[in-house]
Amino acid sequence: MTITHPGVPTRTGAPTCRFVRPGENEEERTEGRNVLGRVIYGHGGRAPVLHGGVPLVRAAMAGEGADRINEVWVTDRPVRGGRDGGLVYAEDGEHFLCATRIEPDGTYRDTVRGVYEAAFALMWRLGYTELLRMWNLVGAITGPNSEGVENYRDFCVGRAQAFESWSGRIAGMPAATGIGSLRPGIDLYFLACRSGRVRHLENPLQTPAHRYPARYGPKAPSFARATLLEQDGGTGPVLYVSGTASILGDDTVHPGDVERQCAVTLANIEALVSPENLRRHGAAGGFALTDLDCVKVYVRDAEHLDAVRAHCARVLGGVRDIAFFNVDVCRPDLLVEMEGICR
Ligand SMILES: C=C(O[C@@H]1C=C(C(=O)O)C=C[C@H]1O)C(=O)O
Repeated sequence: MTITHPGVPTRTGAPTCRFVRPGENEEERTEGRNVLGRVIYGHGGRAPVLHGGVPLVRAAMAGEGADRINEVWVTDRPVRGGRDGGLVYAEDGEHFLCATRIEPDGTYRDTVRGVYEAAFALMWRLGYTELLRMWNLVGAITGPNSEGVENYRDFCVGRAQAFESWSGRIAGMPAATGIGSLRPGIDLYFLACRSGRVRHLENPLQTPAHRYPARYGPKAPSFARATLLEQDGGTGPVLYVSGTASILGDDTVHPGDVERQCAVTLANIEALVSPENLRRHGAAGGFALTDLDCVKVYVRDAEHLDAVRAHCARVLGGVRDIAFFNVDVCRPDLLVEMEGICR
């Protein structure tokens, strides 16, 4: 549990988000804060645009029985938006949100590498040198590309090459999500910030993803299990938790058993956000599962949606913003994946 000091303004507070559902009022839900960008987890699968001067991502994530949300990213500082080629972005002087879409074209790796490198160049040029959190929503994630290689593995190659070529400048890989979406193509969006406030965390129960053995693909996935962002103004840090699944070490555990996969996933997150793990990484504070907010839960099979909703309600209880999607996970034997933000 972090200690917060009520009444202290959080003017350089970390970007956080609110899930605005159809029929809800965005102004009310975001308490009139400035919008850094919006991500519609809906029926889209179209290139992001600047809408009201800030990025609007339109991802195809909402199938039947799933939620449809507008994930609205907010900040307390004035926001300025822009476009650079296929990238749309917004910045507030401390934080940067950027989005793009990669259309399917046989294979992904070269395009992914090029798009990641263009995005890194833009953030670098604008002075945002540390990655905070990335989302990759990948159509047919476990399906084959035109060469018969799994799309996720193909994507991981391009992403790893981009990180390799920027390794002298970008210090560490951030928290991320790589998850299925319902239309071909990849929707990519990410947050970055000025330097000096970020720490990337691993999970003692899991092999770091960037060290997964080659049987999971020619290039290991480039992400950390979580990213911690220190805030100014007396408030505690914010922890962005990566997409987390039923993996111990590097093995999928409990294939075919959605309840057990939920339990392992939540236990993984609990260990990751715990005070012991933060201490292991040289950081003070720490969190419990009940500190999670902005939780997104990805369920591979529609028939498991009710069971997963019930499991999360039991364990996470009072979380205000939680949404469930029926999409593929990055390994065919993973039935469920969860992510969130602790603050
Ligand atoms: C579930 C896992 O990986 C998923 C894939 C990720 C990626 O490739 O960016 C990040 C987190 C998860 O969404 C895992 O390897 O534990």
